[in-house]
This record gives sequence, structure tokens and C-alpha cells, in this order.
Amino acid sequence: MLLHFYKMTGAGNDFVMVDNRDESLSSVLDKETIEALCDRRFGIGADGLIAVESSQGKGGAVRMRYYNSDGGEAEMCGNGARCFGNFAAALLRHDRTKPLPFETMAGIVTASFREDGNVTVNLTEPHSLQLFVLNADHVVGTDVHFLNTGVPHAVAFLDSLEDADIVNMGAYLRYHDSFSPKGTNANFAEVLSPRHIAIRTYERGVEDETLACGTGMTASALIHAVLTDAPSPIKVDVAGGDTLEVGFTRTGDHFTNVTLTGPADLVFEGDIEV
Ligand SMILES: N[C@H](CCC[C@H](N)C(=O)O)C(=O)O
Repeated sequence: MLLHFYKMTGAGNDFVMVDNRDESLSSVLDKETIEALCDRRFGIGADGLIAVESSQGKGGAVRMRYYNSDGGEAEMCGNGARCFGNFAAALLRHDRTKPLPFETMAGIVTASFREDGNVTVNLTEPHSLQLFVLNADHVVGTDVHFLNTGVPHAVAFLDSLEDADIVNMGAYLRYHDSFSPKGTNANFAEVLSPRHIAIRTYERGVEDETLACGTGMTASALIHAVLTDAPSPIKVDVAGGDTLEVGFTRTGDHFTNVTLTGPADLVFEGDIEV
């Protein structure tokens, strides 16, 4: 069958977007097909695939299904959620002066549309914070922290990201026993100033560095806030060259009103035989 798709990018983290509200694609969107569509040489090429599905009656206008480029489904994707917001708003002809709530495996996420073209998503409440969960001196050269921002994230603060061996250090943390059996994404952050960090991320299910990771930059910014008492918002420079913004309300180790603001752009659309 011919699949109509939209290619979007959220600060360099890129996605194949499809409309599956009528469930006509459910039979073809299996692990192998998603992996083939995300392949950068033999397919469209993307870090993941995002399907718009009809609401399950849990409070969202529609439902977001997120799949990593290895074809495995994940609970949430921060950059993907911003792209989903723009994509679903277009499909639904949604009034962009109003927020758009949608369902994810991690819970309800709401997209708001800013006049500068950026999209803000209110993420689900972070949980399972563990500071200094792992001493990785011999591989990463420092301690590692952990926070789940819809999906699991390990975070290490380095003096410099420029020459960091993200793939090897990232794979080490991604598969470390401390985070089994589901594993984790691995984020490496550098503090640029009290309210400004840079990050590079090795993503679970992509099994490589991506140019941005929304839930990863959020986890990194929130852990930075706990460690340094930095107030909201925190700016985050990502490998793709964009600077995004993480907002939050913090009481000790507990976060509410967590937001991620950044770009969510259409690159092209097309048809592909599946
Ligand atoms: N690879 C992640 C999901 C996508 C996260 C990332 N692309 C984001 O923007 O949050 C995982 O399997 O946990």
C-alpha cells in the first residue's frame, strides 16, 4: 500500500509522522516496517515514527504513539510531542490560540502554540529521581544521576562536551545493570552558566547520539536545578544547534508544571510503498 507521511524535525530530532486515526495503518506499522521507514539509507530516515491515533477517552483530543527507529514503542518523546502538537493541530484544524491536550503512554501532554512558531509542551510529572545513582569514574569520569521524564534518563555533568565520546559512554550507561531491564537514555551535560546548560544524548532505541532529546534535556535541566538550586527557566543548547527552554515549579526534589519549549518544523511530505 502507499503510505502518505510527513517528515518533521524537533531541533534536529526527526520523525516520520503518519495519520492513523482510522486505524488503516495498524496492520502495516509493525516493528520491521517502522525500522525500514526510519532507515537513513534505505528508507525515509528518522530517529522515530509518530502516529496520530484516535483518543482512548482519557482526556486527549487524540493519542500519540511513539516508536524509536529500532521499531520499539516508547512511552514518550519530548521533541516528538512538540511535532505531534503541530501535526495534530493541522489535522484537526485546531484553534492554535488554545492548548491541545493529547494522550500518551506516559499520560496527558498538552501542546501550546507560541506566536514565534515555537511549541510548548507540558510534560507528565517527572519521577524516580536518584542523585549519584552510579559512580562511573572509570568510563564517564564522574557520577551519574537518574530521572524519569516520561522515559528513563541517566545524566552526567562533564567539564566539556566537545570531545566527549558520546557513543561509547552512552552505550555503557544505556545498558548498565543499574538501569536494567528497560535500560535508559544517556545524557551528558555541560554547565555554561547558572541557568544555561548544553547537552548531548545517546538515545535508547536509536542506539546512537541524536541531535536533540526533549525528555533528556528536560531531565538534565531538572537535575541541574536540584544540584545547584537554579530557578526556572533553564536554557538548553542541543547538538543540532538550537537552544530550547525548560520551565518548572520545584519543591525540593519534586517537580510540577514541567514545560519544554522549542521548534517543531515540517521538512517535507511524501508517499512511500509499504
Ligand atoms: N529514545 C527514547 C524515546 C524518545 C525520546 C526523545 N527523542 C525525546 O525527544 O524525548 C526512549 O526510548 O526512551
